[in-house]
Amino acid sequence: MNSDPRQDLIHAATQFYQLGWMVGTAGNLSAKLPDGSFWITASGKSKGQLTENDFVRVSPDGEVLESPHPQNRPSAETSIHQTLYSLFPDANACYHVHSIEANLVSRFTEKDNLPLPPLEMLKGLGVWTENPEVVMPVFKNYLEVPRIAAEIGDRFKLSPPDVPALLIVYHGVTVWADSPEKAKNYLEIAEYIFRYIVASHQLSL
Ligand SMILES: CSCCC(=O)C(=O)COP(=O)(O)O
Ligand SMILES: [Zn+2]
Repeated sequence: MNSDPRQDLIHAATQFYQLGWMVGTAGNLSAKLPDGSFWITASGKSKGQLTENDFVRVSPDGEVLESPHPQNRPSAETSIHQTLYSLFPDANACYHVHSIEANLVSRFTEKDNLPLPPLEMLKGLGVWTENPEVVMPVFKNYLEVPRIAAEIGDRFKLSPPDVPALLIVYHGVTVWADSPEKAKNYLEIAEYIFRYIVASHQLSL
């Protein structure tokens, strides 16, 4: 992993913007440094046009350590990144986007999880069982983001998720991984699975 991962985050955001997953200011990306602090997109930045100045480096407890612009504020959803880094010490990157498909599938269940089809692609999310029966956790979307983060922490402490990804209803998907490259792969695979679920729904399969 780079000692300064901001270029990785910029490249990922550019790709996700082009895919329509980070339109306008939607979504936030972060990557951890060896000292435990992490660079995260500053709040309200256009995700298709990020530069190295559009980030904030924060400590594991959310204190701002470095800010290229005095006006930069950490992403409004920093508490979710903090929670995931604290729950999963091996995680070094955390990516959150707002695709149409993530929003659609978040409504396809009335429970607090989404059953995933037993696709070969699940191997790309670390699921290697035959005919896997796994679910993606789904959380309510509260205006107070720390409340979402607290529910994530409470639930995952009791029962770790089957896959390194979660959905927030009517909001988007978040993945975490041990490197920015893996987080990008996880997100692409999660989004592929969402497209499959939406297509199956349309075809009544
Ligand atoms: C139009 S996006 C609304 C806020 C949000 O959900 C998001 O992902 C971006 O917030 P940030 O503070 O990270 O810019
Ligand atoms: Zn969001």
